[in-house]
Amino acid sequence: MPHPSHAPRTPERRAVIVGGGLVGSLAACYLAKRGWRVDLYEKRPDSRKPDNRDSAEHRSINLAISERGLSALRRLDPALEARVKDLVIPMYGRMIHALDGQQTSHRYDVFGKHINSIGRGALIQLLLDEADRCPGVALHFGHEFVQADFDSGQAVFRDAARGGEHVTVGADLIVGADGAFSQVRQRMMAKGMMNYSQTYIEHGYCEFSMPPRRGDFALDPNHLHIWPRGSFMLIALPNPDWTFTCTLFMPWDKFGALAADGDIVSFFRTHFPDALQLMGEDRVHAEYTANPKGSLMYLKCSPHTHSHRAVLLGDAAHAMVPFYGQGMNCGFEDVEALDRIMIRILRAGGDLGSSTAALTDKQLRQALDEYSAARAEDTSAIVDLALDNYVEMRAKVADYAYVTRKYLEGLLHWLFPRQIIPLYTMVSFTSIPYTQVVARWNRQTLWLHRSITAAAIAAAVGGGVLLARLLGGPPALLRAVARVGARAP
Ligand SMILES: NC(=O)C1=CN([C@@H]2O[C@H](COP(=O)(O)OP(=O)(O)OC[C@H]3O[C@@H](n4cnc5c(N)ncnc54)[C@H](OP(=O)(O)O)[C@@H]3O)[C@@H](O)[C@H]2O)C=CC1
Ligand SMILES: Nc1ccccc1C(=O)C[C@H](N)C(=O)O
Repeated sequence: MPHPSHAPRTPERRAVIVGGGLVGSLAACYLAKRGWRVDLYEKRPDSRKPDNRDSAEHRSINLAISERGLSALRRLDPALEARVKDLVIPMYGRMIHALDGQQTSHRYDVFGKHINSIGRGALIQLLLDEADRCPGVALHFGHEFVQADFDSGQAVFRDAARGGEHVTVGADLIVGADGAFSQVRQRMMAKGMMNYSQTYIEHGYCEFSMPPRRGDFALDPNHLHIWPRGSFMLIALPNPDWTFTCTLFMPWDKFGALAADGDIVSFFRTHFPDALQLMGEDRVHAEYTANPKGSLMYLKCSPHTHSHRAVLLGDAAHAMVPFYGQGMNCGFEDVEALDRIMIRILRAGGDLGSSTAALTDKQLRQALDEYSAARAEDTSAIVDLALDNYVEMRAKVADYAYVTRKYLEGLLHWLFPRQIIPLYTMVSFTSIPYTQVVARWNRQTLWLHRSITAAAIAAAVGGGVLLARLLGGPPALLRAVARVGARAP
């Protein structure tokens, strides 16, 4: 048996993560757990320090964490998932607000599964603290990524504390978790072949708040509230301090019309009178004037990797519109998916440990190739679904045909929980890959249409047989039909 000091040691592998947002900080925890030395570089100062809590919260549409996000936290550490769950407010369904103030609850799931409202600020703080505690992780705030040479594994950062001095660091793996306007992605695009598309939608958003009422929530806190008005909508998600964050999503030309000759208070009076009463006219006016109007875009790119050295995670690879509440969930799932692939390749190579830092360069390249092959398609699917969900939220939820279908699907899911699963349930409450979700949904829709057609034909035939019997036989039925036909204009 070799002396411990002569035992083969896992070579120290170094990962550089660009971006200390939700996805970057979770990726740091994962890689550190798997034996990597991790340096995380974030452009902003440390948001956990009171002096640095800026207005970022104001551009933050509420997050809704659901199964995919929770699963990634659970795999890292079940205690972390539990701590995140302490911060959330469960939302069991949508509460639809009609123009006359009537509220109707549409539950998300027949078995009571729910999504969870969570503040971005509290979650990022928790994840950064978690990363800070991991042995082998160093957090560097005020460092902006400038450029990288992926072949030699060198990344260059501008250090704000040293007057913008450049710092060059070497890494075996460079992780771009630097958000929708990723500089790492730009660099990868300049260096290799990458398909890329980016689209701004014709709608923007503005955030408002709804204060507590008599020391409690002004509306039911266990629902996501929607005021669907066809081409635009107001939504409200609960916060732990008994307030709601409300967001108005609307076409830019409507914002433009309001700026030209409108008045936001009379706009609310016309379209959201009950919300206006709870928010207060002065608050609506003040917040509309003060808060920025945000734009909404989505992007896709492929591959998500460069050689065996760089990978994009989260919004850097697939920013989406916020309407499915899946942006963060999908980003967390990226981290889990990469970890699963790395562990599988490690084990297939005969290494039964769990240090993915032990992957050879060849294995790392294989892991990144497999990751990109699966994930680029999956994330493209959720980017499209998120866009569709806007139409569902602002218009379809008020449509009888849509509501009937939802009830029918809910009933079928309750009767056959494994065979028939509604789209929303597959996306929010399972980890079925998004591409499979779409394929399965298309199959279910086809069968649902076929079943409805078959049921309609069976009902018509059955009704005919019954009528024929009542009238005394098929000839009598045919004579009755002919008489009705003759009388028709
Ligand atoms: N509700 C909202 O408004 C937002 C929600 N999110 C949610 O978070 C999810 C995951 O986001 P994630 O992928 O982590 O992306 P994020 O945008 O949250 O995080 C990326 C981080 O990287 C920083 N960064 C950007 N460029 C550089 C650079 N050149 N060098 C170093 N750091 C840089 C960003 O700073 P900076 O922010 O200054 O660019 C930001 O702190 C999203 O899908 C969405 O659900 C994310 C952003 C906004
Ligand atoms: N977090 C959000 C932020 C903005 C817009 C929607 C959401 C949602 O979560 C919507 C939810 N998934 C729904 O379909 O009702």
